[in-house]
Amino acid sequence: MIEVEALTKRYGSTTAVDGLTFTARPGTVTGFLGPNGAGKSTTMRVVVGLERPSSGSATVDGRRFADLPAPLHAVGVMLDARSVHPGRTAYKHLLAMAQTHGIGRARVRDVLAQTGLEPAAHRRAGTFSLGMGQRLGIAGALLGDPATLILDEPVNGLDPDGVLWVRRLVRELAAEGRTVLLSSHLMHELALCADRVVIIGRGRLLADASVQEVVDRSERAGVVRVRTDEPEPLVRALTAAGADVTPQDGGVLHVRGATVDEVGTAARACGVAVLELATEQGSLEEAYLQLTGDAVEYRTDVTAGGAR
Ligand SMILES: Nc1ncnc2c1ncn2[C@@H]1O[C@H](COP(=O)(O)OP(=O)(O)OP(=O)(O)O)[C@@H](O)[C@H]1O
Repeated sequence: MIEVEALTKRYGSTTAVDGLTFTARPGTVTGFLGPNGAGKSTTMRVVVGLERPSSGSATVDGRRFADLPAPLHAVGVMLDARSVHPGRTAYKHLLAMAQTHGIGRARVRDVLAQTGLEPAAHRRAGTFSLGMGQRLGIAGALLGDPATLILDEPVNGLDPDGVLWVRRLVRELAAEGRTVLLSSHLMHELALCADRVVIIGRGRLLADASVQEVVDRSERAGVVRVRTDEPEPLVRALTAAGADVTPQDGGVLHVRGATVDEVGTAARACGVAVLELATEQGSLEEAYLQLTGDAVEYRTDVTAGGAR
């Protein structure tokens, strides 16, 4: 379990993390999200003892990282998959890590197999593709069979097969009762593999909730979309019934404050043909963009296609 409590980290005049509190629990994949510069890496670096907090605390299983008797067994970490000596083979890299923690060769072979790196075990890490480097980083995190895993952008650079593999792996690790904290900018992927999400912006907590709760906060969630050949009578009927109706192009209406059944029944009552009728689903990406709108460091205005 990871507990971050009123954590603040300053670098000179920059406040990278600002009074952040959240818990990543066992048996759960917690997605850690935020725009560039939000303070995710800094938080993770404090958790694993690479930075000291300016105030507040971060603990793993109730202890500061520095006080853990066997850190590699308590928490497996992949913060930067490129931090491997390029001249070392995958096997030698993992063996060196293992030997400093009294871990045997058999476990090195296990994690090479688990991460699909067996065929490349004796190749120098410097020759690895981005995806293979990610797998090696994950192998290192798994080496101590830890109860907690912290993975920074684990799917970065992986092909679709690799992305699927990470998704299954983190689900399995959580199903075994482990705590998994992972950051990613790939919202669709996080929506598929995380149970909860912690979203931060400018070092502060913006949301700490289940994926579904966050998705439900997106503006589109729960809106009824109806397309009809004659929108005007339906707009009048729904408005009179107290619904909030926003006409769109092509005879489409977005209706808030009425159910699909109520909209369908109202359409029949005013004799218009319903060509489409559904409740809109929100998405994690949409909810994330709405939550972090004020917290992005750099924004590119995309006008083509109307996207923001
Ligand atoms: N060693 C450092 N010295 C000074 N400022 C730092 C240092 N490390 C991070 N920062 C600043 O702290 C803020 C948070 O950075 P951090 O890398 O934690 O964000 P992040 O959420 O991980 O971003 P990204 O998604 O781009 O990786 C940024 O403004 C960054 O410039």
